[in-house]
Amino acid sequence: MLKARFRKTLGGFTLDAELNLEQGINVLRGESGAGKTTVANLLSGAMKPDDGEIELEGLTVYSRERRISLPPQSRGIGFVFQSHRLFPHLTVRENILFPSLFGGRKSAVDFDETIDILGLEPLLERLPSGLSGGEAQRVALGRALMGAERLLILDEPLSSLDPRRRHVLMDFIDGAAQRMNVPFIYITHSEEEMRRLADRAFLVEDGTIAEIPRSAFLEEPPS
Ligand SMILES: Nc1ncnc2c1ncn2[C@@H]1O[C@H](COP(=O)(O)OP(=O)(O)OP(=O)(O)O)[C@@H](O)[C@H]1O
Repeated sequence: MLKARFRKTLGGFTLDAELNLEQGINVLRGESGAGKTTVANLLSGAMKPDDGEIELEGLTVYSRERRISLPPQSRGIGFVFQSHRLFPHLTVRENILFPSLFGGRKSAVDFDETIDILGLEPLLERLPSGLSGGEAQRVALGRALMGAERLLILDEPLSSLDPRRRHVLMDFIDGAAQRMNVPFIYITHSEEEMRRLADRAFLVEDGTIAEIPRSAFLEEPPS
């Protein structure tokens, strides 16, 4: 469970929002510049709110009032970005084990489970340069799962992939969400990904966040 309220002003833009998320895939939608990446940055600790409180699975990671602000590496958050950002000099195995080298954090899934969920066994000894785009993104997802003790954030994770690879990855993400005990935040502009993956969906607009009713995001788009 994620419970957050935060306020942040960046130039002429102010985000002033509340967000309560449960386990499962929580899609964040919104026009370009609406504040989706800012939400991800505030939760991860890459950016500090001006005010508010953020609690992840019972742990307060930020509270202005209580003067708490845990650094990103102590928050137990896994991240997947649009491009995979794997370490080029490390093998797939080493890339996936990387988060567990820090601080003895305990992921919600272990290494063997991650490899199993994502079908990564045949790729383990390869370097990222020997992977296809879809394979590399699967490895990035594996590394993020290993670091996701309390939350997984996926920021447009499929937008650099072709349609076939996108569909394969969607199945993996769906499978991982069902086996993990932590909320997933899934940022996307794609209607298709929202309909296929969302357990709940939220609209980021004018610096606020509002839940989108299920009936609205599950209905077929007009033809
Ligand atoms: N460091 C900054 N200084 C000033 N304004 C900023 C800064 N960072 C972000 N902004 C502004 O904050 C707003 C929200 O940006 P954000 O990147 O969160 O949007 P987004 O919804 O993720 O957009 P996109 O879908 O294009 O990635 C934008 O208007 C942006 O210009």
